[in-house]
Amino acid sequence: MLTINNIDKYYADDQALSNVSLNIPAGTCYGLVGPNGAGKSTLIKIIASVIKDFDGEVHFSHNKLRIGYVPQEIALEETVSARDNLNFFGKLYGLLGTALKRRTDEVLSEVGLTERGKDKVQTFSGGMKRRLNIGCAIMHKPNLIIMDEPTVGIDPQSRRYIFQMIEQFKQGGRTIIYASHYMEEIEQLCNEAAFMDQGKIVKNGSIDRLLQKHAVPSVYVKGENCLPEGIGQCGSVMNMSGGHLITTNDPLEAMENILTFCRKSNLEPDRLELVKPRLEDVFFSLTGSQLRD
Ligand SMILES: Nc1ncnc2c1ncn2[C@@H]1O[C@H](COP(=O)(O)OP(=O)(O)OP(=O)(O)O)[C@@H](O)[C@H]1O
Repeated sequence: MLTINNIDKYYADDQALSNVSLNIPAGTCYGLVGPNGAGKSTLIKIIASVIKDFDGEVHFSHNKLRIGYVPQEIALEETVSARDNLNFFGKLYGLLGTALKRRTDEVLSEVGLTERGKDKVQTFSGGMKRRLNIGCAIMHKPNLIIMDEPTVGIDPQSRRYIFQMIEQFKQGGRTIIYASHYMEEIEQLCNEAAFMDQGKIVKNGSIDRLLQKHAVPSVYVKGENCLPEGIGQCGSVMNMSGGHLITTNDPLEAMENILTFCRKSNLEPDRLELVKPRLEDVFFSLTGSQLRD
């Protein structure tokens, strides 16, 4: 669907992107993840042709490409209704008359705002505005939907609603590029991702593979005296929430050691569980950094 080759982007003398190359296959939900200032929005604006002055190339392989761009900043006219906002974007994409009305009704329903269609946007909650912001970007039924932090500052219900919308987009075979600094969102929604940090792609690939290759699982045990003395041989041990986290390449061995020890000592742990690695762990193991603000 999309190939990006060797992109460099400067704002005056400051380099925002450095030698960024990516391949985004059709039908994937592709995450761009990284801390504030990593360069996600800049890359997204380049893909959406909002930024045109950059070095490198962006090549689309789809012959009937329709891009829907959901900007990070809400791009709505607050003094008019939701319906008027959708109509405006629909007309920009060439919709008129009954086709425009039909599509506006469909999109109002898709974003869960049918009942509020005639109300002014300035009366909407943050989550409703975010949903309408997405609605404006899908009036022309795009096959590539680019979303820049679409869940910033919203309530859990709207966030869940947006996730359901994205699942629908995926089922419809659309390609999605989803930028966020919330790694758990990327992990939940996307099948591939690129980690960005300080204008560079640190690592990219399938999420399952990134997790398998770069994150180490852990075992968490909580309970008085439940930690065998020799457990340090299995991996590194850290105090956590009143218990211990053992980060190890062989979590089953660590669990077995703890269980055997507890049985022999007639102890019962309050908690003993396998902690699956998270995308956040992969990012930290690759960048060796905490999230920068
Ligand atoms: N219009 C601009 N003028 C000057 N510098 C900019 C501009 N837009 C972004 N930058 C800088 O470029 C770098 C990358 O910013 P960008 O917004 O692309 O990152 P991001 O990963 O999307 O971060 P955020 O999550 O905060 O939006 C940052 O150092 C930022 O300050």
